[in-house]
Amino acid sequence: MTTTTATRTAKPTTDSVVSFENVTKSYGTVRAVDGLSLTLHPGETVALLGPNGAGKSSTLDLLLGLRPADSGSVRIFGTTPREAVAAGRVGAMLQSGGLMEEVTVREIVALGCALHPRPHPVDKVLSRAGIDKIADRRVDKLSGGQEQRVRFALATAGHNDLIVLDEPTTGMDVTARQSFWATMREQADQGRTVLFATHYLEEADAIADRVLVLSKGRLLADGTAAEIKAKAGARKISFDLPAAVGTDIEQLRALPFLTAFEHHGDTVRIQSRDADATVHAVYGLGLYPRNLEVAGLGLEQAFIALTEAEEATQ
Ligand SMILES: Nc1ncnc2c1ncn2[C@@H]1O[C@H](COP(=O)(O)OP(=O)(O)OP(=O)(O)O)[C@@H](O)[C@H]1O
Repeated sequence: MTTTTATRTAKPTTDSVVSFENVTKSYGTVRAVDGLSLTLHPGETVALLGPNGAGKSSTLDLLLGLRPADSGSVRIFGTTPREAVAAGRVGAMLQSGGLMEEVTVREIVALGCALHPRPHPVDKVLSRAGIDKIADRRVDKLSGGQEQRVRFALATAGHNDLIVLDEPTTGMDVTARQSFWATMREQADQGRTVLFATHYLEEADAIADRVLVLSKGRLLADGTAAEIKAKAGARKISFDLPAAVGTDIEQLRALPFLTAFEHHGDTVRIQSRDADATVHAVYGLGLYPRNLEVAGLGLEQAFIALTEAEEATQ
């Protein structure tokens, strides 16, 4: 992961790769996707974030035509998802879905290539996924991370214009993750759109040009990682307060604009919706904090702040 947030910007373009218009999907009384509208553009790498049950997998299932929407419209390259998949324009790597057993890695990858309308050479697909050395091993003898690499190979068996990945790096070791994301970056640089759902916020921060935050099937935030961090509003403040006693701590807990408070030994770490006012109030208590630092939230903290604020409004 060599790309940094500071160097990335959203890639504006008018073409639409994926378009969701007011899409809903319920399972019985559970509304998994709730009036979702969004557009993805060529060459974008987009992270889909959200707490458990937010509707990420359901959104990807709708996108791939694996489930029908109850209402609204889902289009890929202006056609239905099924048409786009049948035309070989979409590669997918899903969480579930067992791999065929009793076949070798090479055989299953060769089948994936044979079924693709615009396949890559099998050897290239194997080596790009880092499974060329285990090509003769049976699929049911693979470790979890090796299975993920096989799924990755199947998702990239041919020339796709859109690659959809549901928690793709779960179970992969550090080296596998790095080569996986380097390959995805190459795909995006060649104009392909990459959409991935993940719980690894550091991956979203490092990889994605655009971050979508889902909560309860609705789009809570949509922007670059930097914009999402800014949207969360809060900033983190830390300082040391040597020899702080119980009353000082209780006063600190009651500071204005706090959204989080932690106290370990002499060190106090807080989050505030108005850092200037909070710091001013610390001095107003007659306390003298040392090593005072004020910084923006990381993507993970911003994500927690946004989704918790949404929960609190229910
Ligand atoms: N087949 C199903 N039948 C009934 N309810 C379902 C089904 N699939 C998903 N749900 C429910 O829909 C909601 C959204 O689920 P979904 O799997 O899309 O969320 P997610 O964001 O992918 O979650 P996770 O991060 O845990 O994978 C959840 O409340 C889930 O329990």
